[in-house]
Amino acid sequence: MGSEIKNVGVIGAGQMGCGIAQVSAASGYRVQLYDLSPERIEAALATVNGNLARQVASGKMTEDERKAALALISGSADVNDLASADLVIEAATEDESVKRKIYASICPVLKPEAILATNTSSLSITRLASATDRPERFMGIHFMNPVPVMKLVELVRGIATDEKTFTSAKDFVTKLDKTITVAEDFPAFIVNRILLPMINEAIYTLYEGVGSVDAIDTAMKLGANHPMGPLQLADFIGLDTCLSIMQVLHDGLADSKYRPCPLLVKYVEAGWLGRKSGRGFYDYRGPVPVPTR
Ligand SMILES: CC(=O)CC(=O)SCCNC(=O)CCNC(=O)[C@H](O)C(C)(C)COP(=O)(O)OP(=O)(O)OC[C@H]1O[C@@H](n2cnc3c(N)ncnc32)[C@H](O)[C@@H]1OP(=O)(O)O
Ligand SMILES: NC(=O)C1=CN([C@@H]2O[C@H](COP(=O)(O)OP(=O)(O)OC[C@H]3O[C@@H](n4cnc5c(N)ncnc54)[C@H](OP(=O)(O)O)[C@@H]3O)[C@@H](O)[C@H]2O)C=CC1
Repeated sequence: MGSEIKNVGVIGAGQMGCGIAQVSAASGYRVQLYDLSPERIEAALATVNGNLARQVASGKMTEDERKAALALISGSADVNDLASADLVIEAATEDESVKRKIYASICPVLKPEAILATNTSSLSITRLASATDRPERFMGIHFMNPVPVMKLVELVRGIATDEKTFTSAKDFVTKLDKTITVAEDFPAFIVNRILLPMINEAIYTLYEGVGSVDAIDTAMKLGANHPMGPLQLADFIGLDTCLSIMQVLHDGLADSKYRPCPLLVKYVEAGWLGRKSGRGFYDYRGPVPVPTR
């Protein structure tokens, strides 16, 4: 038997935090969305509102359900507002030092029995757990992007995660109407171990001049039936996140086949992070995305 979850805290009001807050509230959980910046929280709540309105328009939700879901989400830039959470899902930037600082600031505030989960794409759950006061109640709950649409959630135990925590996380994810897959605590787990080297290879294909952005994305959309081309998908995930995942694979598995493409490094150094910064392999600042190479 897992512990009962009613109140969910979400840390980081970026694209993933927004989606996790949305699907949790739509399934009846009370959600506290925490971020450092009140502006970021305001923008996130507007995004959730827009997404729910789209679901009403497409007949997937009634207007009353939309209102009920919205009423369950509050935003806060005060860490003390996480005190009533039964489950906290950290979805902040993919950077171990950022996540460690967050755990140091929230652990003293959380209920002793609260479960702390991370949405990390790649980092060691066991190592992150060791930066908390509750390794037995810590694990990976890895949602896919866009959260409201993607059916899969990877569950990852650290070495110390106890069964009650795992069962509670499994029950919670099942109530969100998502499908679970269990991955062991290896760099980037299952989905990203396979997906990110493919995206990195697409960037090498561009870097070496095998094809243009348009040629590569068209090839994989029409030639392999992928819903998005790999460069479009990289921009969608965020190039900073893609680079962090490749670095974790490269460092963690010590194999040169995971070397991040220098062009990916360059784009991140330029601040061209994809859709979220307005420019990546495509430029999103005009009416339609325009390839940047
Ligand atoms: C990095 C990691 O750690 C792990 C990861 O997440 S890796 C990334 C995994 N994700 C993918 O691979 C996504 C690949 N892309 C796709 O599956 C599709 O392109 C897509 C689902 C994103 C969009 O599909 P599409 O058919 O082109 O778009 P569209 O018809 O506009 O949208 C389909 C539905 O998704 C919804 N949707 C699309 N983008 C959305 C978003 N960003 N947020 C919320 N909902 C979204 C739309 O509202 C629409 O819903 P309705 O049917 O209710 O109208
Ligand atoms: N993008 C994707 O496709 C997926 C990402 N993930 C993982 O989810 C997590 C979030 O990714 P994503 O949503 O894309 O990233 P975003 O960059 O969209 O959002 C990250 C959010 O975290 C905030 N943040 C940074 N530091 C702190 C802090 N100390 N306290 C509170 N909030 C903070 C950022 O604020 P600010 O911008 O002000 O720094 C930003 O709002 C990462 O671990 C990522 O690997 C998992 C699955 C898919």
